[in-house]
Amino acid sequence: MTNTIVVTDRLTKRYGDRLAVDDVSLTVRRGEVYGFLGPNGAGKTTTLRMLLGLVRPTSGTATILGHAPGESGATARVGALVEGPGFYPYLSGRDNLRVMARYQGVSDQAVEDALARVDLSERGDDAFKSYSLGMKQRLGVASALLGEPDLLVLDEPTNGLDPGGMADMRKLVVDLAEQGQTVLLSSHLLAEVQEICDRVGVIAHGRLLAESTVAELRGASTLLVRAQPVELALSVSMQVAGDDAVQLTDAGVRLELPEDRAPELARALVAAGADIHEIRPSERSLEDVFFEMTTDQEENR
Ligand SMILES: Nc1ncnc2c1ncn2[C@@H]1O[C@H](COP(=O)(O)OP(=O)(O)OP(=O)(O)O)[C@@H](O)[C@H]1O
Repeated sequence: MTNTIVVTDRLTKRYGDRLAVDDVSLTVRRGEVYGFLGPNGAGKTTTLRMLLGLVRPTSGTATILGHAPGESGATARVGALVEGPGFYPYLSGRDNLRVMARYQGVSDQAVEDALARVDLSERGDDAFKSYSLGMKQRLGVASALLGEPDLLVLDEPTNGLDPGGMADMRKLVVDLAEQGQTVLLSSHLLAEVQEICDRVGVIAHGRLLAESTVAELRGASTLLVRAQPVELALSVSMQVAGDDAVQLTDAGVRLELPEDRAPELARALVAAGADIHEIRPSERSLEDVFFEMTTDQEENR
């Protein structure tokens, strides 16, 4: 059994003069939740549509479980929620799924399984139009789960949901992953991706800027020092960590220094006569990383 579900190689889509997706090479591995992260218009949906065989690449290739997108070997094993599926408003959630199940040639039992997995069994007989947005979105996930796909592709699954609905959707994705489901989801929300994804691909202006685990992306942990006078704290920090590893921020002096060197730093500050208010480990948020990456890219354009 292969451990790689999706591989793209320099995947590119051009619309006229506009490069919507530019040379994207990414890999989604079996069993992971892969977050495809980028601002609006970055090229996420276009990439996902190419993976599903809905849009033809201008150049480059994508392979899903060894098949080209759109080939039956690929489509039968991928379930997708890209642009909400059209549900009949007056049919119940269950009947909507049954219609889809017939079309796909899967059993009514698969409908029950899918409803159970998204926690809609009890409301399955209610009309679709009576559902909350979160329930509608969960029904969309259920429709993507029909036929037990190897890969579940979700385009901005929390878009438009209220905080409760978002939390439910995140929990659903985590639960599905725990049951062994591979999930590729796109999002423009860093916090969301940070919480539920094993690995992320960061995309902006059509280009994949990075692909790694969330932890790798955030980089080495840093120490944050608040001490007075600030100039003294800054110069002592530079002596201890090296000039390049120190940065003055609004929050205080930030050092790229392993946590276990905090006592050494504290001693040096005290010996120099600084008053220490706080020394604490501080991880860069994905937000900071993302901001740096996208501004670097802007500068290089
Ligand atoms: N059919 C199309 N014709 C022309 N341009 C398109 C088409 N589809 C997408 N684009 C352009 O390609 C770029 C990438 O769009 P895409 O929808 O893939 O981004 P996205 O990251 O999914 O953003 P969003 O979250 O807003 O959907 C945008 O500039 C968009 O205007």
